[in-house]
Amino acid sequence: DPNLVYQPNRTPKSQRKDFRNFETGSVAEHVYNTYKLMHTNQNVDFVKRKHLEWSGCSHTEMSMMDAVMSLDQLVDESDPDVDFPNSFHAFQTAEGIRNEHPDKDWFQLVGLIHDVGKVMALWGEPQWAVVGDTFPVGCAFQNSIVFRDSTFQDNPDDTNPSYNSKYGIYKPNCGLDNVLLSWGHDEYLYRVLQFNKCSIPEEGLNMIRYHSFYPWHSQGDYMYLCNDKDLRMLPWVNEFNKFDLYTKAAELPDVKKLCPYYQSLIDKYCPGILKCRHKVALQPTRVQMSTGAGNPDTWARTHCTAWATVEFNLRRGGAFSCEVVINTIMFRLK
Ligand SMILES: O[C@H]1[C@H](O)[C@@H](O)[C@H](O)[C@@H](O)[C@H]1O
Ligand SMILES: [Fe+2]
Repeated sequence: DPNLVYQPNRTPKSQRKDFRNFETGSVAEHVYNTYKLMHTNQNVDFVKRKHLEWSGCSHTEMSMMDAVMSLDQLVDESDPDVDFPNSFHAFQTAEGIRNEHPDKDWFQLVGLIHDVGKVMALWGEPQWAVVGDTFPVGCAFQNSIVFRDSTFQDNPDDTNPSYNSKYGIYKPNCGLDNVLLSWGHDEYLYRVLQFNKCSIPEEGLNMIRYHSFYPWHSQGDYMYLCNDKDLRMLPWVNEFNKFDLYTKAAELPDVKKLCPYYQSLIDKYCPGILKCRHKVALQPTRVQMSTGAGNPDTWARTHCTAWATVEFNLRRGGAFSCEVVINTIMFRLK
């Protein structure tokens, strides 16, 4: 579609400069604190644990419109431009898209629902594991990440030689599909939509999955991890970003008036009651391991679905078995 070429200058500079100012302003402090916690705690082990916790088989069921409306309880602490509930930002984004893309109803719907994954924050997840810009873990944290200089010093991955090189655990151009991004609402909603077999086109799903990956879509960084598909998706993600960012305004939309129209889009692309992946509490578990099973690592590999290293406390039992107390919550028994 020739109309969809990214035009960075479409929004006049004068209008743009007020957005994403992370340095000054009344919100600067809580924005910084959210990123400080995020950049300290989001590392390879953490992200793998979140993938596991939020992909369990216990589900909450809710309609997409209820999920959007529940965001009226959430003010995003990472966002220097929005100090009102996220549900309004959903309608602002959608209406902006509807103005410029009246023919693409799926795109308008993406505008409405893109932040729905933030419901995780209403279900007990701290905001630094839900909101904010995302970035790859498992390879060097690049300077394109906001607050890069001052927030990563306590992140163990930053000094881990397996993770702090340009490619880290990845192969050149392996594709973003194979890259672990910091855990947050983008990936969560992407998974919920896939799980429920929603019929939003691939471009829309990628807008949702990568809309907070500013180091990539706005700074042009991490291209060395991208494959052809990612490069095909990038103009769409950027087209989405124009509305996600530049429709943020103090004037709030009349949500009640807009609901019927958007309900019709929901009915078309993600109807009915959706199954939402709910967080599974993975508790430290006590299990019996036969000594014949060899060393604990081998045992874990055969008996656990694990993302991360499992830690053991071995206690000698009888001649043929010992008790294994698995301390981490990063695995489930198969
Ligand atoms: O996509 C946006 C963006 O990354 C913002 O910077 C962040 O504050 C929001 O949480 C997120 O929804
Ligand atoms: Fe978002």
